[in-house]
Amino acid sequence: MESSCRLPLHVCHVKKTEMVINRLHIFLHGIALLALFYYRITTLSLIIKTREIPLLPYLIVIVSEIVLTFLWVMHQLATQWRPVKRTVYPERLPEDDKLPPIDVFIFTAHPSQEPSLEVMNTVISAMSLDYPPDKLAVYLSDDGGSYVTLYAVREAWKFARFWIPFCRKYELRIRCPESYFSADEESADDKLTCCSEFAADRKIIEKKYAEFQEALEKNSVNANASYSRNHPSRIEVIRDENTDSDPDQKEMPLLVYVAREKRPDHHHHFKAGALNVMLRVSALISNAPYFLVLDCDMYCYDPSSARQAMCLFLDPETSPQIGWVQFPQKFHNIISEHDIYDSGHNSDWRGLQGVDGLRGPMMCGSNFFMRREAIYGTDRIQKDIDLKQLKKSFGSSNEFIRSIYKPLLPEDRQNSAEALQNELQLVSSCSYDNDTEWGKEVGYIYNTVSEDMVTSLVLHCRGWRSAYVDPARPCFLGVCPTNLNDMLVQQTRWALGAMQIALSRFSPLVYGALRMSILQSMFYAQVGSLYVVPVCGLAIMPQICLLYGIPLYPKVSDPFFILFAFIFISSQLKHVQEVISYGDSFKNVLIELRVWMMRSGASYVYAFLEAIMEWIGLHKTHFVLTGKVVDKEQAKRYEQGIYDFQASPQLLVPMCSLYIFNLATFIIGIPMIFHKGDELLAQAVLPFFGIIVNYHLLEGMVFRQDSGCIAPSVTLLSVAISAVIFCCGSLLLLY
Ligand SMILES: O=c1ccn([C@@H]2O[C@H](COP(=O)(O)OP(=O)(O)O[C@H]3O[C@H](CO)[C@@H](O)[C@H](O)[C@H]3O)[C@@H](O)[C@H]2O)c(=O)[nH]1
Ligand SMILES: [Mn+2]
Repeated sequence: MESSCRLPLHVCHVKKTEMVINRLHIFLHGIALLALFYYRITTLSLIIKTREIPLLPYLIVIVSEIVLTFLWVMHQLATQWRPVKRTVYPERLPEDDKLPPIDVFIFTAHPSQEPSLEVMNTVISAMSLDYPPDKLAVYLSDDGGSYVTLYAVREAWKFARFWIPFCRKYELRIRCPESYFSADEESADDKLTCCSEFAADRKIIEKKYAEFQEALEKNSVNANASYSRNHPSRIEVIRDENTDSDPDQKEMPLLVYVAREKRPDHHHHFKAGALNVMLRVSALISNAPYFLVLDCDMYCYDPSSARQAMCLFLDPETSPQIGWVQFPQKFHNIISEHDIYDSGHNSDWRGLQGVDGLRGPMMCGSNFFMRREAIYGTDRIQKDIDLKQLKKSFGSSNEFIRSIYKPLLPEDRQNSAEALQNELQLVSSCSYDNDTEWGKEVGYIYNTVSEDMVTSLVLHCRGWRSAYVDPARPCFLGVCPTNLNDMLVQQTRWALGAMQIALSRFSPLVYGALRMSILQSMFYAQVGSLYVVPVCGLAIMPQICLLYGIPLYPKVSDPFFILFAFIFISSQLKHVQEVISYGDSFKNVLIELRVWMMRSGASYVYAFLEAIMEWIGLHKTHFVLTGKVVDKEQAKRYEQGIYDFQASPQLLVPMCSLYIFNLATFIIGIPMIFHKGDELLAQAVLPFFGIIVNYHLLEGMVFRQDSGCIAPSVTLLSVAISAVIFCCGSLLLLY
């Protein structure tokens, strides 16, 4: 025992081979980029003197290359400099009675867009975590203020009273009921299948689950109508009145339903607003020093996540600095052989492994355990601060301020139920934040749709570290978009969030670089929507110049041609190396590239425009929920690995226009390529590469007849727009 106490709770290994490869690549590719800019500057001055070719297209290409290089530097240095992998040893944790309490916050926003059964599965899976039940409290935040959801939570509680003991008795490895009953027996029950008592118990629980499912289904008929944006707050600790004296109740974690007050004339700050209310409500009820944040569509798969996170929080070496522990988001609805929308976001998770070697990953909205002290910023409060000042920061609730300073003990609960309810109403009211520091310095930061990113940035700046734990058996499994429309909508929101932050006072390279390590701030500066600049520059200008026979790149016989070829090939090969060493197949290289181009040609364009319009005060952004209800036809197409173009024309038109434009310029330009091959080869490679990578768009427009193809009206409109692009682009050749 003595010696096991001294063993570390976690180990962080630096991935040495990858680190060497990455740094070598950064060095060589970096030198090549410097040479490229040397070439550009010298040729630019020549062009200015001789005016041999028009200046403007050349400048546009240079600006595009500058932006691409900027994004490359931000990405490579932040995510490739020091990749690490962590291993945790939960079996070395102290006994259960020494573990700290944990609150779990689950968020739902719409009863019909986020079906109750799925949400309740997340709730039940969280209640079934392998953690002492008296130290676990689960809160469901319902931004829809819906009685359908409230009823469902009550039913979930009743079902959980049977489910949790069943999980404990047989030590189930899957504790989300839906996932358990649909898993193949082997993985769900391990070696229990042959035990007759187990078989009988399983039958009973399966029947109860079917009844539970049926009750929710009946109840969900009016889901849409039950959604409300105008309601007082409602907070209810769920319990079974008849079983209050039941000793089994102690085996159940606390379950609380929270619907914050909502009024039409109030800005509710999306999920960040809901998170801050949850912090305050839970502080008055259970006030655990750590909490777990989960989206409603992200259930707990491996029940040991809380113990795994504690390996970092309780490790005497790392503990005082760790603000949060992030687990990856993995998805149960992905078919990994052909994840054609890159919904797994593996490139992002690879990036987190990298930044974990610096000061740690950002919070990714869901699946992270957080230290309450960090999000309150209590460590920054001066010792002699008075109550008035505290109220200025934390709002008017005395009870809440008291909760900051000491853990809640059972004897503190002398407050009558009525007094508690009044205080809960106060802290969950929509005006509580007014004239306080909530959303500015305290809690989750407002004014962006990416509350997770900006809050992480601020906490990293305050000196907190974070950790990324990615065990072989996923701890959480969720639902991700498996159709083009939802994927692009989600990407637009994320890109918009990053751009809003870049334009705010928390701009990573100003606010961040002054307060944290430069490499870490580079991670936050990867603003995806900036890709619109090189996309517009490099997918339009060189192509127009190709048609007019104007060279923008060195001749094949020029030694600088090799430099451009090297940069192109080296960045592609590096991508291949990253994908393969993460354990993905070669096919993913193509998919990631293709999806990145589609995002650039749709999501990033809109995110860029929306953020700029908001910045100059012409637009107010909304949080568009990611679709979670699956359309059968779309699902079938996804299963077959076929792209579904039943997406909003608004999203399809920009990318189709760019495709048609590139295809047309390449075909029309062929005689020119033959004629001036030496001068124009590099320029012909660009449209050719785009056409090949995005061949599925051509298929969708021309070769497919099924209902998932690109509508002829979209194609026609795109043809017209590509003609306009050509005309406008040609005008630029005048300068
Ligand atoms: O006003 C709101 C809006 C959203 N949500 C909840 O926030 C979660 C995330 O919304 P979802 O539509 O599922 O968006 P995703 O794109 O899947 O979410 C990713 O991106 C978000 C930031 O854009 C993060 O907050 C999420 O954690 C992250 O998983 C869901 O549980 C919603 O119910 C609210 O509670 N209130
Ligand atoms: Mn989601």
